[in-house]
Amino acid sequence: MYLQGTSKINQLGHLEIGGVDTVELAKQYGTPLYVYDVALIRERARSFKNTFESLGVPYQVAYASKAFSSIAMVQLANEEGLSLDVVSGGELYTALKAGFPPEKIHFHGNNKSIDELAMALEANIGCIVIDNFYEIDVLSSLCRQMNKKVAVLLRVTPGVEAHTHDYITTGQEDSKFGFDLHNGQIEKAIELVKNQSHLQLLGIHCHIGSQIFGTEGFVLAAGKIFGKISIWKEKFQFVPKVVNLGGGFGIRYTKEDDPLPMNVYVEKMVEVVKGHSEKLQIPLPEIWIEPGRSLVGDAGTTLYSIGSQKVVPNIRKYVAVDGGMSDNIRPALYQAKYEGALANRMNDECSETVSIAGKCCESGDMLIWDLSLPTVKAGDILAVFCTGAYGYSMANNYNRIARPAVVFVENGEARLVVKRETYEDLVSLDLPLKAEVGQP
Ligand SMILES: Cc1ncc(COP(=O)(O)O)c(C=O)c1O
Ligand SMILES: N[C@@H](CCCC[NH3+])C(=O)O
Repeated sequence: MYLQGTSKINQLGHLEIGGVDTVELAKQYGTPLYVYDVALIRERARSFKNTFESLGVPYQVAYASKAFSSIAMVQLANEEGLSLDVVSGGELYTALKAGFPPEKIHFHGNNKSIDELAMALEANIGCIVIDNFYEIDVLSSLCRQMNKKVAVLLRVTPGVEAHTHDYITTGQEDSKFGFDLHNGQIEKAIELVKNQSHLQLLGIHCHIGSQIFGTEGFVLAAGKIFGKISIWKEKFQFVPKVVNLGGGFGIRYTKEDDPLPMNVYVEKMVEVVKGHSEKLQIPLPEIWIEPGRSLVGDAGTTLYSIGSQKVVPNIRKYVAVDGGMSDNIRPALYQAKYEGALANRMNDECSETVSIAGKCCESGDMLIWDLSLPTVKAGDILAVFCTGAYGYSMANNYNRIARPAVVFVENGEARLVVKRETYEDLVSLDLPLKAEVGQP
């Protein structure tokens, strides 16, 4: 077992995170419970920023809030001096509600609605990452109606296949995202945007995928973008002031994963962007990145209570927990792998191999196959590591299971930052079939 950040085993043999005993957290807040190691999030944020600072280049590190969006999380990103990437009215609303500086918000998405774009313009956010021709139309007419100007990036699909799960690659040509870089689409988009006085074309964005371990994909993508700049300069007098190379930096979920330290990605990107800019004799653009998973992924741990068990003789033992695909859909969706341990018996010898099942009505609701644990009994607390990204944010109410609470821990203190959903919350939007007497 590999403990990250401030996680350690305390004198009671319990898992401790941020100086707080997780067994006590489970007692106090109930399970399932998402626990975030705040110091580790800060460390990750600083590591990205310090690398850019030490290289002395203009940059922005935007936290991709789709990985985990909540008011406290957005405030933490702000405390650490990050910018923010949002992809929906809901994420934008959360950011504004959290008091995040609008000028540091970047709005993404392949089908932003008119209302969402109007909300972004109303809030005077920093920039909109335009994804397609329809959006150019909608945004420019909204800007005219609202008498607003806005900075924009154009998202391109550079035709780079990142080596990751098919559903989480985004940079390949056959993708729903962005303007194709090679078939003339991006040139048409540049021309259209340049002709709109309400849109200020800042630069180019690309994002090649997620959970990527090497730097090659980023180098290739940057190369393809810079390969077009002399044409754009000559045809449209357009030289990007910003090149956003997206997020996607891989993290360690299990011992099979061997991620690069985050500074390596940044150093490579800076080297490549500098090299291309010098060759083209253009001013060095600002380099923007937008990590999600690599900021919050390994800082999150989910605590579950163990309940029932089922032995299938000569095949396996299923051990069920009080959550599952409702709080972590990644194993079911991407065959994602996780590690886990008994938080209340961290020093006990592993004596059996079990498979961790969720409680949803789906055979595919399995969190971990073949996990070595001490002999498990009902009431034990299972900690599943590295659930900080795309766990809570992809949680759902399948089977009308209430979403867990979220707790931040730091320096020996725990703070509830998202309340557990109640049954009442679950029915709060429902309306009866028939109006009750006296009601409309
Ligand atoms: C446009 C964009 N930016 C940033 C991210 C964040 O990716 P990750 O969480 O892998 O860093 C994503 C998700 O893949 C994305 O689609
Ligand atoms: N949600 C995905 C990654 C896609 C992120 C957004 N483009 C995951 O859990 O790995």
